[in-house]
Amino acid sequence: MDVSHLIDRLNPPQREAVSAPLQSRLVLAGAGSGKTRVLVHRIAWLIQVEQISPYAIMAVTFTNKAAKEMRSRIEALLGLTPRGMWVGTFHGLAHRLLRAHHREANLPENFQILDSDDQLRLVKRICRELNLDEKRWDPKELTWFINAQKDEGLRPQHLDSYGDSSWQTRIDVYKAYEEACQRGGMVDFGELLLRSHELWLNQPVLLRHYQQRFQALLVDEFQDTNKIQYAWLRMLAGERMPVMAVGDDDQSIYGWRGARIENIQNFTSDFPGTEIIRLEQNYRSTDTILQAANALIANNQGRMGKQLWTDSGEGEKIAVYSAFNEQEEARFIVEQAEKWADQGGMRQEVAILYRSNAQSRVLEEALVRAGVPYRIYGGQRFYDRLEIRNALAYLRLMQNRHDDAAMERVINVPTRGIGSKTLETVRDYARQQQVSLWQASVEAIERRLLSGRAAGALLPFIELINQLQRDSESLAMADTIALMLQHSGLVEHHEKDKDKGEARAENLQELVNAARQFEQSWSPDEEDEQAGLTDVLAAFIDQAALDAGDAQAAEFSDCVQLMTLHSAKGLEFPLVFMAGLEESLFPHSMSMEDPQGLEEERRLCYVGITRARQKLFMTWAESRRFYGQEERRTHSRFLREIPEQLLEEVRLGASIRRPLSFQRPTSPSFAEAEVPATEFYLGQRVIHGTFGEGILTNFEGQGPKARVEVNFDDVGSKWLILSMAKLQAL
Ligand SMILES: Nc1ncnc2c1ncn2[C@@H]1O[C@H](COP(=O)(O)OP(=O)(O)OP(=O)(O)O)[C@@H](O)[C@H]1O
Ligand SMILES: [Mg+2]
Repeated sequence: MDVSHLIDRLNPPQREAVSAPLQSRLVLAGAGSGKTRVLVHRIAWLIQVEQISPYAIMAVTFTNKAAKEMRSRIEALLGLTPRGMWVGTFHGLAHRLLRAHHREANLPENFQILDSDDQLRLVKRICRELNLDEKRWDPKELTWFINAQKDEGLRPQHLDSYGDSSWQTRIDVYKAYEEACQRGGMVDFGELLLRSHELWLNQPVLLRHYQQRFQALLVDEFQDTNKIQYAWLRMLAGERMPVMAVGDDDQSIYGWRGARIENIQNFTSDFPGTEIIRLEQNYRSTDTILQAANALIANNQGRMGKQLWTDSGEGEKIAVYSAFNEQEEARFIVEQAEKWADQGGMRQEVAILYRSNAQSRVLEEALVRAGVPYRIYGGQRFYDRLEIRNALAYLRLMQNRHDDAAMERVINVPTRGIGSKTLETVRDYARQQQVSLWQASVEAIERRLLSGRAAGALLPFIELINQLQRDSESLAMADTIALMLQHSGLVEHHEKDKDKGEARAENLQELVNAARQFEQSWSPDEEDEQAGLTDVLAAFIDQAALDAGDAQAAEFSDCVQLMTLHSAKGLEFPLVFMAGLEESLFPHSMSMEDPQGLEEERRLCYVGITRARQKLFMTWAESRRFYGQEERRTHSRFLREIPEQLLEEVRLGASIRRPLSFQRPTSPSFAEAEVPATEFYLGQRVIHGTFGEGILTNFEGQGPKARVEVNFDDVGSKWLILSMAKLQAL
């Protein structure tokens, strides 16, 4: 049989890995050196040359998408579908095992998976049952504690408080949590692995079955395995199963979730006979991009050390763009992305990467405005996110009490003790009387159809919405939203989310920013003289819904890809933008002070840079709105760690020197005659008699009322009336 196609497009060390004898191998190599490619070819080799049935192969990937991709690549190499192969994430594979052996694992057949929301809710309930004061015992922190123990493979009985009472309390909560999960047939993410590990431990026959079934085990992104995942691998592999793990210590970016780089160091001793294979040629990026990545990561201590080279040519310099604010940053990125498409590139070849989810909103809006289709990978679109939908539901209800969907959505979010029985009564009443849920609630209370306790839980909600509407009558929309967030308890509610709490809270603050911008740019129909708050709000809500819908429709067409740096792991794109390279955003303020945290941020930056094949843009904004406040920013230290000769600073080029003409597109043409296009343009440096030098960042209005916003070097941002300000262009 001719198997040359399995190895002829590989370099010698890659070939060595693919065609290695059936023993364990550790492929330790930098980004873009073909690790994932080696795994794919190895699996095809095992099937075709070693004649191992696909049924006897297990491959672990980091995401479900990567699993799908791996399957289709193997299929392409083999020319047939490898049936029976187990390819998936650790969680996916463990879940599969538990479903198959729920009885042996002591779980009901229909066991449920708890997501992080459910998990926190359960921990809270337990705190109440144990009479723990939530102020002292933060349920969020307790949830973290439980998950961290599970990631380490520890049950409550493995923990010892050594007489420390606060430690003992945590252990007690963990224990009660476990019992509640067991009673309810519920399994959280950490439990999937821990439980399936114990399943094998307690059922040697079952373990032996799987050890005999699988003849090869392959693991991608090995640097990000945690302790229980590693133990799981070791147990399954036993003494004989050959394991091929591929990884890069420089790309370990999940330490905050318990991933352990030490697993790489331990691998060779735990899997006897393992040889290490190093790959040093990078096939992904230009030499410039690679050198930048190498120089950056050299700032980390205690690396295993690898040198990467490429023969793909020098390539273009890395473009660094300093925007004056996040809006301008987004505009610049969209323009450059469109330029790529205009020059014949595909939109899906373009990735926009950012550190924090909240950054996507401004980018998304710029894309929508420019009519550029996009999709968010590994995360939800801004207006689709749970917390944003909840916030919008409150706003909808304030607008229209009879919006039942909105009412259903938030009546008990945050939980206010409205039980399912109360809700049923209200729903029944609404059905019978043909009224909205809102109306039904009000009437059910008035007619005393509810118990005192139920009414006592429902009434404050009704009052909250009424009060919010009254209070908002004199407020701008953004302030209304801020008020709603404050009084509804939505921020605190979402903040408690285990993994995403911080991101969710940031997103809610972003909504306030979005509303403020929307308001500033919103112009009601001419005939609608009395356009008040409700109209802006209605327009804003519609816009949000449209944004979400639009983006969805574009999902399968040629789209620009947006994602966080974390979810970009393993992927590659011809054109990459890394946005928000600013101190305290990236590196993130949470990790900046701690040397280990900082190194993990740097690895994340290394991951970002090495996603780019041909061209990389790194952008930052001199000023950014944070929690509704304009903040001055400084560029990220990571930019300074890249040798200057690899960078080129993009100045505001001709394409973005848009002269300001101070007219609204809808206004009649006499405005043009009245106000000739001025010499000013966005991004221009100007000087003012009193405030000194600054950058022109925004404008609005027309004629004598035209105003400009200037971000002054010394006194910060100010709005000035253009005709009075006597600005001079510099
Ligand atoms: N020998 C080779 N010849 C040609 N192209 C190659 C070769 N090896 C790898 N490539 C290509 O280089 C790119 C990077 O490969 P791959 O994604 O497997 O790298 P990786 O080491 O897994 O990267 P990461 O660390 O980012 O996960 C891919 O486009 C792959 O097809
Ligand atoms: Mg890879």
